[in-house]
Amino acid sequence: MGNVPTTVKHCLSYEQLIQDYPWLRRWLLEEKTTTELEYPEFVKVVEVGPRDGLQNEKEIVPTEMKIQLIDMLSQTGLSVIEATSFVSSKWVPQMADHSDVLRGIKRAQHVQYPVLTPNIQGFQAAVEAGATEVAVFGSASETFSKKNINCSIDDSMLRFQEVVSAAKERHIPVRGYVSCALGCPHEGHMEPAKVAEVAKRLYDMGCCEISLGDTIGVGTPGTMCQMLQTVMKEVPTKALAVHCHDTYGQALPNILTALQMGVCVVDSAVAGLGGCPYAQGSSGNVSTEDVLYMLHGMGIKTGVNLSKVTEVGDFICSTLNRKTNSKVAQARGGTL
Ligand SMILES: CC(C)(COP(=O)([O-])OP(=O)([O-])OC[C@H]1O[C@@H](n2cnc3c(N)ncnc32)[C@H](O)[C@@H]1OP(=O)([O-])[O-])[C@@H](O)C(=O)NCCC(=O)NCCSC(=O)C[C@@](C)(O)CC(=O)[O-]
Repeated sequence: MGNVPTTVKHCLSYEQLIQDYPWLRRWLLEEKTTTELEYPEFVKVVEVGPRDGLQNEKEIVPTEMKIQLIDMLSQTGLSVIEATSFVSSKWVPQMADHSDVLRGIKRAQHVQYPVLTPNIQGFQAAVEAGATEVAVFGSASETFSKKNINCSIDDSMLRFQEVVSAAKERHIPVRGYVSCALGCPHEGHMEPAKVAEVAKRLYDMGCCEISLGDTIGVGTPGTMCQMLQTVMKEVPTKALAVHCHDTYGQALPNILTALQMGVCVVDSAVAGLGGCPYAQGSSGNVSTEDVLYMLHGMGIKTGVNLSKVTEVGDFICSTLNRKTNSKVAQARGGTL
């Protein structure tokens, strides 16, 4: 009951108070929305730097560097590191060494290393290389689906169903991505209902986690809230993750909005690397360093060591000869 004087609290019951003083009811409700917001105690951070971060790099990053990046990330406390993708090397040449990367890394016991598998061919190759967790990636936008994976949304669902069924037989968990959840580079505005429909199809077919991607980073807390409200009617909140790109500088506020709505899985990339090769204008993922700084500052646990992640960011930025996109790393004097 906030600032209501103690004497008043003692004299009147809550029900009596709000009955006698309608203005107080309004005030109490408003106060709750501004000062008693609930956040998760623990947030799982899904590191997508080695895959989403590197896939758009023009110069081929040597396989050993990718392995070193993942091995360093494995020592930071992260529990999920998306390692690579089993896609066509004609489409994404940077990921052509997927099998070597997956075979080359030193797996830490507590870490999962999911890989992207767009179809059964990719799934089989991934399993052969030792994958124990995979992800399929669909889109809320018909045009983006065709440009990204060369098929319609309906056809993509058939392909994903094949992957999910094969994965189920091997007890391999499958994550499902929904790209363009807050906007499409080709179709513009995305109806939340369409995002919810694709998310539900992935969840119903057996994907254990649905990651909602703001592929081109155009969302705001307003559109994030609307989209999540609609998706949450179809998919349980505990199965949702948010995947924000920072093109318009909205990634952190968008993540904060998702946390307020109960989402407790957040995707990010060390040093804010990244961008989708089939989403022109998309900038990097939100940086893991900035997400950790915000979460830890709010008292939310992640199990991840921010200083160690910043060191990994320094490593990959000097390897790629580039400036970090992480504000936190910049403030701490990381690679410039
Ligand atoms: C999906 C395909 C493969 C379809 O590609 P396609 O050309 O339609 O496939 P196809 O079945 O007609 O086969 C054509 C050729 O591809 C080969 N092929 C077929 N499948 C595979 C495979 N799995 N791995 C390797 N090779 C494959 C197949 O063997 C054949 O080889 P050829 O006979 O010509 O030598 C293609 O469109 C592709 O690779 N797309 C990749 C798209 C991609 O990686 N995009 C980036 C990731 S998504 C993303 O970044 C968004 C996300 C997830 O981060 C969330 C967000 O931010 O929104």
